[in-house]
Amino acid sequence: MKMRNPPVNSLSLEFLTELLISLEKLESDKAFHAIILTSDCPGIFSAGLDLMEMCGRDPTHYAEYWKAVQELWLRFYLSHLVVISAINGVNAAGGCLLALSCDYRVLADNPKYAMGLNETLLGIIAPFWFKDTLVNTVGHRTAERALQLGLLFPPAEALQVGMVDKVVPEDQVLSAARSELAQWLAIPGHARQLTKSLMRKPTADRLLKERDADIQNFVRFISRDAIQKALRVYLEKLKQKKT
Ligand SMILES: CCCCCCCCCCCC/C=C/CC(=O)SCCNC(=O)CCNC(=O)[C@H](O)C(C)(C)COP(=O)(O)OP(=O)(O)OC[C@H]1O[C@@H](n2cnc3c(N)ncnc32)[C@H](O)[C@@H]1OP(=O)(O)O
Repeated sequence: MKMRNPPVNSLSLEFLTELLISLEKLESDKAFHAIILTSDCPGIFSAGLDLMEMCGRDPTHYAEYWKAVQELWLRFYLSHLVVISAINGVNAAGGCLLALSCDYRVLADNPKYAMGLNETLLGIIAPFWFKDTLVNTVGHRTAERALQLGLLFPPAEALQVGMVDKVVPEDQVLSAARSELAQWLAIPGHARQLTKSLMRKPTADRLLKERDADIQNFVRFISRDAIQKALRVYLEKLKQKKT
């Protein structure tokens, strides 16, 4: 699955919906057993959630958007397919969440390709299920530091803290993902799937039990004047970077 939403693969409502539909199609076709998730945007895996979806819109839109974000995470996190990410670019916040929801992560060895949950740098916070997904991957202490400081880890550090499983030269990221896949596909599918569910269901259930409350919290939080101002300032900084 090659993500293509130029220029930065931001996860707009439309793009989230496209990803969801693609995933559902692959999951419902018995011929498919695995996905390699990668990017078609040079140097960028994903810039995360689309800030334009969270800025200057009305509460109904925020609620619709957040429901789609939840849905995509739940579907990827619990997918019965083997999902491996071949991370071939910078990967921020919501994009990092998507990669963390995969079964295995290969990252291209380029110092520009940092990844992490950098929400605090924008003046926002990573929701509890983003946090849980990171804790499940790198452990509590590393997650606590990474989340508070909004750290984006370059490849060597991402490997060292366990945020990714392998770092390879840029031109080998897809072939490394394919080689890894062979090992996962050699395991009897039902045993692997049940084990995945055993490991992940408690985390997903936390959100499933509080889904509506989580949407309401998001809408309240993102609608605050101070948060809207912080997002506008951040977007402005991104634009000014060019001048
Ligand atoms: C007590 C209260 C409890 C409450 C609980 C509720 C909690 C809810 C909290 C809310 C949580 C919300 C979670 C959000 C997670 C996210 O994913 S936020 C997004 C974070 N992403 C980023 O910080 C990345 C930002 N982008 C970049 O750093 C760079 O763009 C890049 C490194 C990815 C690429 O750089 P470069 O190649 O130089 O391109 P640019 O010129 O920067 O960008 C091109 C173009 O794209 C626009 N853009 C970039 N990122 C985004 C984005 N995420 N969304 C929308 N648009 C984006 C950028 O502005 C440029 O636009 P123009 O060409 O200038 O128009």
